[in-house]
Amino acid sequence: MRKPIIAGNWKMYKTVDEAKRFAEEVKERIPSAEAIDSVICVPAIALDSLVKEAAGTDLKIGAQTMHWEKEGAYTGEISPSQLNALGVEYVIIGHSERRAMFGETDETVNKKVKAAIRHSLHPIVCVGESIEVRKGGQTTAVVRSEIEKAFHGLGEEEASRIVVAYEPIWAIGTGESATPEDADNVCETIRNVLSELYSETTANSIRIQYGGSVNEKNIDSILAMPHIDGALVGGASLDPESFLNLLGAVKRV
Ligand SMILES: O=C(CO)COP(=O)(O)O
Repeated sequence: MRKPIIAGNWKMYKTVDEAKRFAEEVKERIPSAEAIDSVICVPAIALDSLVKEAAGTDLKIGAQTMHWEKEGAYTGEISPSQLNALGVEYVIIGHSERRAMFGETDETVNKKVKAAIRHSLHPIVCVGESIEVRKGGQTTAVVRSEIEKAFHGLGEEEASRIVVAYEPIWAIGTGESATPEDADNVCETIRNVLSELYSETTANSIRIQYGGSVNEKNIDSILAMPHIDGALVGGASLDPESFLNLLGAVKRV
């Protein structure tokens, strides 16, 4: 079956020293990587220190975005080979904050997903609808289109290495999580689209996370849903005890 994956997305929080303190505090208490993938996606400035801090433990480190080119004149950007050189294993691609504020499009998401796969990074690809889209009954159409475009040109084996994060935009940072049933319905739709694009076997091998106001209180009911294989967590991943409790949910459900 699919191994659960819980990833923290720290966004633009924590200095390098604060990030190191967090890793020191949690690293020996991370559940075995045989049972769950435990990831924190940290600000770029902290990647190097945290990869070193987490070396030899079950804590994995991810970036929050990257460029698709290996190198070049792209001021301010970070490349997949630079992430490789640091020992970073995961990278979030297409987060709604980057789509809304930093010009990320379905096309750049697809280029980045392909680059991540080429460089043996695990992409966590974010999709999800706005409140207007949801109210207009267009959630399925929008999520389907985002998935089709993100996976465009990828083969079965490549596709199976991608983690999808379903993050309804209206649930991010609002304290208003989707109900487990609503979240599961959209995750099932995503799996059906993947099944159409590839095969049922491949669709069943791809892990789908839910993200949007996940916390210690609601994670058990979210993880209990059949099409949800983990969570992408913002605010509740910043505190060491809270993060460890979120990882612990995998054993409880
Ligand atoms: O955007 C998110 C994770 O990528 C979700 O953020 P919150 O958990 O703070 O709602």
